Amino acid sequence: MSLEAIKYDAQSQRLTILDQLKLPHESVYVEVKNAQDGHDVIKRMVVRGAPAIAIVGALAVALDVVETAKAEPDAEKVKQYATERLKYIVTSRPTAVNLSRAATDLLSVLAASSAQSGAGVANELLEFAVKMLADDVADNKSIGSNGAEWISKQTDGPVAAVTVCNTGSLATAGYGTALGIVRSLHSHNLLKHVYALETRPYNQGARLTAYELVHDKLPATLVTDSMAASLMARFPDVKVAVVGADRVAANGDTANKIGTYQLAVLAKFHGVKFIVAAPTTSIDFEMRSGAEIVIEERPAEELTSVQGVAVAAPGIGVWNPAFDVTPANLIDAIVTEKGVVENKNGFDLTFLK
Ligand SMILES: CSC[C@H]1O[C@H](OP(=O)(O)O)[C@H](O)[C@@H]1O
Repeated sequence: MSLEAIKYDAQSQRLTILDQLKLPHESVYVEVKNAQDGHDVIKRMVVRGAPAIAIVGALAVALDVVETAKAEPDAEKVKQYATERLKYIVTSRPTAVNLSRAATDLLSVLAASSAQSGAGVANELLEFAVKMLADDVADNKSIGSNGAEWISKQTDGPVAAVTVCNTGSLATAGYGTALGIVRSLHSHNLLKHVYALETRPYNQGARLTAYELVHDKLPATLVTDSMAASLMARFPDVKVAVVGADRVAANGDTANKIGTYQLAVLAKFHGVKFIVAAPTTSIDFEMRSGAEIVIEERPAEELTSVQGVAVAAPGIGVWNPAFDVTPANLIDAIVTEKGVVENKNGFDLTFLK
């Protein structure tokens, strides 16, 4: 049974999410009833991961509108309410494109709706949001197999891989993107070992990826972010670095968890293949390059303390960007559910539209 970050019960129309702030010590699900709840759990990173926050955001708004439509029969008034809630939910976190793309798609559902009642409009939104949840798992398994196949053609036999942040079942609806590739390598006996960077300051690697790897009984080792260079220097079996994405610009520049850029520089220096894994919903075809990507800055406390315990000198200044941008020239391949795009003097992502 794989880990489920998001649970939606169609019978009761109840959405619950695994509280990732409590992992790995406690496995607690919390209910998300409306857009306000959705905004809160995304902003506080109770749920996180580009695909996961898009799905939770979409479901939260849809359920909010379903509830509102119980007291509002007028379709146009419900459409206006839904539009306002969608504009609100996208303000929760700015860097990942998935949530804003989902909101745009739901606005298109509203514009195309010919429903004559508020409930009819609401149900169309809910149907779209529920399909996102189901589609994501299938997309991730395609990413996993596409990535494992590409890696197997680049290397001679099983490899060791390094990854950063969490890109598994806890960042998606299930299976994962970059961690999906790791799972696929393992299922095809192509994984010697996986090294997970702890990913300071939120520790997605230590708290979440390690939790998934232990749960799945994969051969894995946790290392600090500062060990990445020595890891590549000391362990020649490390042939690939597989990372996720929050937003891939049209030229292939990729925003991902802070620390990804330096991993890419190290990979280039050490001749390690650097692979970005992402569903096509993470590609922003309207954004020409990574220079335009807004990088979220998180509260200083997330860096100066660990689970409430201060680890830094009081009064010290803090810079806490949640993401960085890896330039396309450091990326060997971008793996999606539709296929793998290799860097051939740059990326042509147009076939992924
Ligand atoms: C499946 S990719 C998830 C992506 O999101 C993570 O960021 P955060 O934990 O802050 O939501 C990280 O950048 C991952 O690569």
